[in-house]
Amino acid sequence: MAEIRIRKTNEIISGEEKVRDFLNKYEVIYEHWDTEKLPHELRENFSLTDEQKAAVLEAYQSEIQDLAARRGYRTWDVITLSEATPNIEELLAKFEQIHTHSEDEIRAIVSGAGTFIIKGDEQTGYFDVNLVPGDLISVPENTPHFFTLTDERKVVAVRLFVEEDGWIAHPYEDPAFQK
Ligand SMILES: CSCCC(=O)/C(O)=C/O
Ligand SMILES: [Fe+2]
Ligand code: NI
Repeated sequence: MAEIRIRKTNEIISGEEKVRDFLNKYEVIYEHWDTEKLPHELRENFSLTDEQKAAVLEAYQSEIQDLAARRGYRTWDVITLSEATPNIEELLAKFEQIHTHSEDEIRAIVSGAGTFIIKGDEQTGYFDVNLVPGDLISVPENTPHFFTLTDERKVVAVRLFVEEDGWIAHPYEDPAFQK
């Protein structure tokens, strides 16, 4: 289950309802996918072939279609990040910079773990959303955020986009950001 850490205060928010209520204040949706729907050979597999990525999307086809109908997503993909990813450092360097997207996007973790760090309001500042398999959040349009891996350095995620062009990031310089 997802857990939140508010960076300024180190406050931890856990429990499905509390996490959902907190995130909803920032127009971030928090939902849950059934991890049992993923075929066994695709679980905790961090070097998926294109066919296996297609099978991940197939496993969650009804959830994806439901989100597309509710919220207008038009394209989706599967991303794997691990030591087996040839350009892992290059990708992480991009994901770990504060950026925005000019559309709302979905991230659903299917294997491994990852953290989205999202900018809340002035008072709350940045908060970490630690995600494990089955956790799904949205990243709202024009909301500063970045992504990093946990110490295990491996994740598989399904991403849903409104734009046909997929992942496009706009760098966001934030003098108020403190690590
Ligand atoms: C685990 S999803 C990969 C990172 C990404 O798509 C993103 O937008 C980071 O901010
Ligand atoms: Fe992003
Ligand atoms: Ni749940």
